[in-house]
Amino acid sequence: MVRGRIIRLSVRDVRFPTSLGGHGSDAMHTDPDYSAAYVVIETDAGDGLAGCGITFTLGKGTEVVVCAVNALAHHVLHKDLRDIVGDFRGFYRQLTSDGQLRWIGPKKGVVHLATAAVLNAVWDLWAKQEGKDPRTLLSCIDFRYITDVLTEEDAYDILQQAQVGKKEREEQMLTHGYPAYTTSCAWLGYSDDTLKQRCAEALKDGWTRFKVKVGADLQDDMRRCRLIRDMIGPEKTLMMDANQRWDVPEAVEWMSKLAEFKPLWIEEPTSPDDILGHATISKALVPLGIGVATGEQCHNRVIFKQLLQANALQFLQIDSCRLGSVNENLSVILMAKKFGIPVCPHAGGVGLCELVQHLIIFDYIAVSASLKNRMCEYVDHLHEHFKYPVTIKQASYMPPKAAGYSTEMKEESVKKHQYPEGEVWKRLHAAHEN
Ligand SMILES: C[C@H](O)[C@@H](O)[C@@H](O)[C@H](O)C(=O)O
Ligand SMILES: [Mg+2]
Repeated sequence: MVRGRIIRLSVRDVRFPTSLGGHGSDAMHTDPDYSAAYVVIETDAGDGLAGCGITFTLGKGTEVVVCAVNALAHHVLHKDLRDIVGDFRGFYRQLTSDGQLRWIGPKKGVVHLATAAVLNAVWDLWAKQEGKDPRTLLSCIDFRYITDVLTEEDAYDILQQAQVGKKEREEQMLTHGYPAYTTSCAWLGYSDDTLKQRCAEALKDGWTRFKVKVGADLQDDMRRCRLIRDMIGPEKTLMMDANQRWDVPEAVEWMSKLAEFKPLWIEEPTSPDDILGHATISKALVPLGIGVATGEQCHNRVIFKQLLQANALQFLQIDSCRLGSVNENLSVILMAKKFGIPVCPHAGGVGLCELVQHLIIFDYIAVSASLKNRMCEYVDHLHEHFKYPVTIKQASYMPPKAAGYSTEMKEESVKKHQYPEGEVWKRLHAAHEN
């Protein structure tokens, strides 16, 4: 039963110095400190349950998102959780249409990341309290701007059709888990030795799908891709990620050089806003057997709609913290199904794996009913800071067992990494001064 009035919302700036080891580095983000704006909401229900929400950021960006969360807080404070989820579509729209804050969005950038953090906390709390049926889920989706491709009735039909075989898929997930790929071997800032060592370890652990960062220097890419392809052999899957580094013609040219390493996809070849550019690249890469993947920096459902309409992507990468929480991710998952495009979520960062596993396992059980060309990203960092970290077995995500959205961090980790007063940052700053 849904219960409680929200009496407190706190948000903290939590940063991990991952840039020190080159972890997470790519052609555009050369020194990422994986960070989160971490939101906790508490109610007066007296049941000891709190809702935890995060959004993923990189270092300094976190302080800006924290400000935006505080600016949104009044929408949530003093509200009954029952009223919020009872009209979640309306509440979502209220938050994303705030008459003053929408000017610095709308539904994109800092304000939308903050919306994700707040709503992820609401979903966590609601999920801890009770389960959901298809009609309830649909009532959370704001269909505004997407009814030309997906209406509420279309979405209902999709969910109804997927009732067939649902039980079997649920059991399959419980036994085998959801297939994953690893990005942890080949960050751009890693030396060849580190790459080799990480790749050997991943192979030993049973990984069969690998992603490599490319895009800064062609000769460098050729060498690194050869190295990794030689190590994994011709049968295993390789993906490449350019993190928006190229112009459109440059992307096609560069990928025709990297085609010999047989990548399944090139991710973010150009600006995430360039829908038609993605379509041009997709078309040009068909003869090379390379698909285009994108989504980790897609602002919202409208951009995803157009990417789908324009045949601009072959793999759709939802992000649990960039889109407006579960509400908006549901609409994108359903649109992808309608267009027959596989969803392969973006994960990694801080907590993205923890959150997105819920969405992708839901996609398989209740929407797509297929694993063809589908897999979820995995990165092996920072899981130890979560109370319910992901479980990976044989390169697959095993379904989470605890109720909620797996968003809760360990208090000790938050305290240590809070910026700038946490012990980790105090030590780093002191070392820097000496
Ligand atoms: C800065 C980050 O690590 C990105 O490089 C990362 O999210 C990446 O694009 C990915 O696909 O995992
Ligand atoms: Mg990427």
